[in-house]
Amino acid sequence: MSTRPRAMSGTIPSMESSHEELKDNTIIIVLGASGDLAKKKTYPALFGLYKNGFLPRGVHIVGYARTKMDDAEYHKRITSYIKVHEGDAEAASKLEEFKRLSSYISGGYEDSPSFGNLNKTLEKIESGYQSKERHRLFYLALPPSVFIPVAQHLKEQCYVTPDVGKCRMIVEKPFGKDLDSSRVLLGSLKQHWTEDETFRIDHYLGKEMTKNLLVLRFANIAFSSFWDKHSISNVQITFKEPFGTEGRGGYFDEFGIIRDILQNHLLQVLSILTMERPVSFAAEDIRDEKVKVLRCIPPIERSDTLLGQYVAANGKPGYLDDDTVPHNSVCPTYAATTLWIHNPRWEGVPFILKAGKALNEAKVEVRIQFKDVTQGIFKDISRNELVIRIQPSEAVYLKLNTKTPGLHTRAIPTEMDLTYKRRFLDAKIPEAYESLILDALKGDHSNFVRDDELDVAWKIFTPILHWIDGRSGAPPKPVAYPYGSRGPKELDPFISKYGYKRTVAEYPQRVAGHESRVTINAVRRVCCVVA
Ligand SMILES: NC(=O)C1=CN([C@@H]2O[C@H](COP(=O)(O)OP(=O)(O)OC[C@H]3O[C@@H](n4cnc5c(N)ncnc54)[C@H](OP(=O)(O)O)[C@@H]3O)[C@@H](O)[C@H]2O)C=CC1
Ligand SMILES: O=C1O[C@H](COP(=O)(O)O)[C@@H](O)[C@H](O)[C@H]1O
Repeated sequence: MSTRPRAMSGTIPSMESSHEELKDNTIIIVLGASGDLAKKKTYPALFGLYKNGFLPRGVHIVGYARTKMDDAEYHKRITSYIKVHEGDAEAASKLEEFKRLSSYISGGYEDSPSFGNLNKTLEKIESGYQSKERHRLFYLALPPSVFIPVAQHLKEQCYVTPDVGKCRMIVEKPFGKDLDSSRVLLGSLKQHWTEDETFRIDHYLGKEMTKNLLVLRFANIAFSSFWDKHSISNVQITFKEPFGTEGRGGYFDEFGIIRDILQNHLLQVLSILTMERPVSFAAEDIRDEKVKVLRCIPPIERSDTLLGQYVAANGKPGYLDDDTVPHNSVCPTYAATTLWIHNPRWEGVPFILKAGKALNEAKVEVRIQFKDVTQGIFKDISRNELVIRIQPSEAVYLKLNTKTPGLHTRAIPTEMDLTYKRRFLDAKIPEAYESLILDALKGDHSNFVRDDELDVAWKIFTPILHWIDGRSGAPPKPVAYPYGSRGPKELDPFISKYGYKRTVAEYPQRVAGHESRVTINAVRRVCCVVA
């Protein structure tokens, strides 16, 4: 798309409005500070925010976990995934400051006295504040087995009352394993923390392109007029990872790819893609619309499901070769499921959610395929497709037909291309976790999962999950696919069953001075005839 960003851009007032933002006198407490998530995501995100001046003035960060370690070991661990380019003196000095404001205390998750100790540490920091005001943001980077005791102890031992400040709690998935367990978990957490104080992370809601969906859909009249069953044939939302579950087999085998990716990340993307226009950008208005559309989706049918498990290939191990995985496991590492939305906008349009580990590439995208144009003047003309690439290399591109340049009258599929790194040259795309932690500090719930959203998401997936878990007889056996492939060989027939027609654009293109990749004869083969 060739428009240049204008000097004056459109404003989205309520998206930027400030909520009850934690500004001064704030401590961020990371529980599970010794773990993988904290090391790989939470601390790098906190540093990213700190470096760019987005954390509250005078912020302190306190790590808490069972592991005993001194501050030096803690600092080494939490900075191991933080990248500072050589020669970037400013970032290096910010990193030293970041270490100075980060301290660690060890303690258990189930015993109350440990949380008493944590509270003393927090009070000691707060005793240096100039005013009575104090705020605490608790980040639970913990396994779900300890969510409930930790939430309870935090409330009993480490909670500051509203007259002096605010306490907020960020919780990470998994939020249960099915509808019943999710309700039990939510109910237990709600005994101690209100919905307003709770921020349930689905980090796909913090990704730039997921956030862009609202703007793409509702700020472009050109898009809104074709966003329904009259123009759209089918939609695919795809997650592909080029590595397996090595090292996480124990966790993964208990959950499987549907709980890991589809029930949360891909369904969140689907809900924003298909919801009606919210009354405003206020969190509850957006989440009301998401819940409404999700409630129109019935539980997934077994016949609308394809399950796979990767096997050894190309020198890479199969899923079952992992020692932490039971040798006869039928846990799916690949799933494609088709969802149907029974409302006037979407009746009859298949939404195919597909996700897999150990595939041929890393890619997350939404692919909206439009219906055929009326035949007659054209023969075998390609369908339009709108692709929203969430990662890597954020992009929006529209595949459309154009006349081949020259004296012949032929049509050829090509793309209108908004690839971010080419279009927004100096833009820094924030990490999802940076964006979400900042939202929690601001008290903005728009990009967090509300309790009723979670409930309806589990209703859609629970029957199929119980079938896969073997609760209603023998579990289905996933089909094998080789490590590094596109997925099960049954995938393409599965997708075409729902009307997807693949087109390949082969017109010789000159990109950044490179020569064409096919000859004009090849073009003749793929061009359609204009009668
Ligand atoms: N950022 C970007 O990626 C941009 C790309 N483009 C260009 O647009 C053009 C078209 O893009 P696009 O449609 O995304 O590309 P592809 O043709 O690669 O992908 C289209 C669809 O076909 C499927 N597919 C891929 N390989 C096979 C296969 N061997 N057999 C059957 N199905 C297959 C993919 O499924 P699956 O993913 O499940 O394998 C995907 O759903 C390309 O030339 C690309 O370079 C333009 C702008 C930006
Ligand atoms: O939640 C999860 O997401 C990651 C993928 O996240 P991304 O931001 O790298 O796309 C996935 O690897 C993991 O299995 C899952 O638990």
